[in-house]
Amino acid sequence: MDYAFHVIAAACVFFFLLFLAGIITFWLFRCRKPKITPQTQKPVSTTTATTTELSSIKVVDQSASFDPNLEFSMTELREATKDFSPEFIIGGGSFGTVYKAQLSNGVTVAIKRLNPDAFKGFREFWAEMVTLGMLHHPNIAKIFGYCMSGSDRHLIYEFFQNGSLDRWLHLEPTLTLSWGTRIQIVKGVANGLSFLHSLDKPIAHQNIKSRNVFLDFDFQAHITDFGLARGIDNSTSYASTQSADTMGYCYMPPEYKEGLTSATLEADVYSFGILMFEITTGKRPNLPTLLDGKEVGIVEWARKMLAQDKHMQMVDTSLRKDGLIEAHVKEYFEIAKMCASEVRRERPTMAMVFQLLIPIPT
Ligand SMILES: Nc1ncnc2c1ncn2[C@@H]1O[C@H](COP(=O)(O)OP(=O)(O)OP(=O)(O)O)[C@@H](O)[C@H]1O
Repeated sequence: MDYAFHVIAAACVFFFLLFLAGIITFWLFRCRKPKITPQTQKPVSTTTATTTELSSIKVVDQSASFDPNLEFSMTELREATKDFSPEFIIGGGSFGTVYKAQLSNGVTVAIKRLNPDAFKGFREFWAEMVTLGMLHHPNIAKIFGYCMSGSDRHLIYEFFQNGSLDRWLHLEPTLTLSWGTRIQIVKGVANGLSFLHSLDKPIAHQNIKSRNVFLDFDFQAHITDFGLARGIDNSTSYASTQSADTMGYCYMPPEYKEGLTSATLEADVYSFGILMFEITTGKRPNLPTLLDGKEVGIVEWARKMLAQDKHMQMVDTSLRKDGLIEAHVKEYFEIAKMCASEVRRERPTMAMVFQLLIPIPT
């Protein structure tokens, strides 16, 4: 009897302790796991939010500024663009329409209005927010803030007077860039990428191409479009079909075409190598070139031309060649070739590339 009483008492104590441990574990777990909501993700300096009840639909207007000197609201954006009138449109991409507007304080901005129904747009939106809002570098496009109204989302960027690099290289034949300006742009992109890759938590841009490089009034390069940017310190990966879709197939390294799906810094280096060839040869990387009667891609063409010491013939035909120093041209293309190596591990780091580029004068 006495023995049975002890067994029952021990069992009661045991189950009580088990119950207590369960409750403690449950609370600890709840406290540690952050709620992922826009509010907790915003790396912002100022935010405002207003809520309007429209019959049964709740519309939340939310805006945030990463610049302490600027404040936004949907009302201000609507006023600045005459309610997003077409006359303010300066371009469009896969994620929405871009408007040029002047804010009430006189600052000119580019407003990217994301397609409301694009699921990918929302992911892009937060990727750009979280990444760009935190970064400050002269070669990384500045994002001033964002405005949201219900499913309407707008990113507010620094406006770049000279538009995108691909405009200067391919879209408007009357526009040309000198050799020196091209080198300055290459150095700027290398510097920006080197900065991203050297962060405590390195960031792989994943979408380096001439459309994603913008030029300011002074032709300094600014890297933009961080929609696919990824930290590489975790196991984040994405489907290769998605990267093929958005990264620009011709800038994509061979390992991605062979099925690799994780974000890597070496992939950015490869894309940068293609960009280097594109900038000084004026060739579109997505179009084949005729070499010895055969159509080849830009990398194969460049390798064969360099093997035959034909680096001067690689330079954009629209460029004046007088004053160009052959040794610099050769050095430049050799760096591009290293970056565009088929073998991932043979590519230099962006920090090394930037150092190698420094002696080439602009
Ligand atoms: N900050 C900016 N300053 C000046 N012009 C801009 C700016 N942002 C975008 N534009 C203009 O809007 C166009 C579209 O830009 P956006 O970034 O939306 O698309 P994209 O990068 O060209 O295409 P995708 O997003 O499909 O890769 C650009 O080509 C450029 O003409």
